[in-house]
Amino acid sequence: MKRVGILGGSFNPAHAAHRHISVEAMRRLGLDEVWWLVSPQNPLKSPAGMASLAARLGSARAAARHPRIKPLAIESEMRTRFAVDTVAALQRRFPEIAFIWLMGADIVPQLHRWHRWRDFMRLLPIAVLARPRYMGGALISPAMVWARRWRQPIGSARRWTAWKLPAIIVLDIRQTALSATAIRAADPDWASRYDDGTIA
Ligand SMILES: Nc1ncnc2c1ncn2[C@@H]1O[C@H](COP(=O)(O)OP(=O)(O)OP(=O)(O)O)[C@@H](O)[C@H]1O
Ligand SMILES: O=C(O)c1ccc[n+]([C@@H]2O[C@H](COP(=O)([O-])O)[C@@H](O)[C@H]2O)c1
Repeated sequence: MKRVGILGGSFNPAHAAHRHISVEAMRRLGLDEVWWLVSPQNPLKSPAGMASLAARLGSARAAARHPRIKPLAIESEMRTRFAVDTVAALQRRFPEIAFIWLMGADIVPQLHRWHRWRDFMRLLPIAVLARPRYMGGALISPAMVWARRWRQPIGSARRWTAWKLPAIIVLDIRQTALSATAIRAADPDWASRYDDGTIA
């Protein structure tokens, strides 16, 4: 079975840390590919300051630079808004693929605010990638506390397709402090370099 990691994100813009965590996840979890799902609009984020999907996808194509990292705008195509619906649709569409959701540690403290988050966690395993300043908060967050009895030991990372769900693993990778927020502050016009209006 093909093994695919899903990194969902705003990618406003994409940057080298996205590539770094994807490469680390591929190595540690034994993934064939990582799909970057460039989200049309994070339901918990304000649309203000969000560049067009075309610009964000363009930045993702430029930042991926890896034959097994695939930037996709598949949520816009499938018209799904919430991760639980996106994953269910992907699993229906690609029954031959085993999926695992990848997220930086900063996402974990908000996970319990996602639409039907417990159902989401019952659909596929989750791998949390370390991020500077966020590890402490992630470990005491409501979703992590709920899921702690299903936390998987690091030694079983490559066997994730056999885990019983829900399942979560924390990958203590080398941390990088890069963020899209910092890039937007330093280069407010970044989107003009990618915004050619195409997502095809
Ligand atoms: N430096 C990083 N270390 C670990 N994970 C990261 C890092 N940057 C982004 N991620 C993860 O990549 C995914 C997509 O992130 P996103 O596109 O929101 O980038 P971001 O840099 O966090 O953006 P922003 O600063 O606008 O919040 C999320 O799971 C996020 O946790
Ligand atoms: O499903 C939800 O309710 C939900 C709420 C907030 C964020 N998400 C997803 O989380 C991923 C990370 O988003 P972001 O904006 O923090 O990069 C992205 O795939 C979003 O669609 C999903």
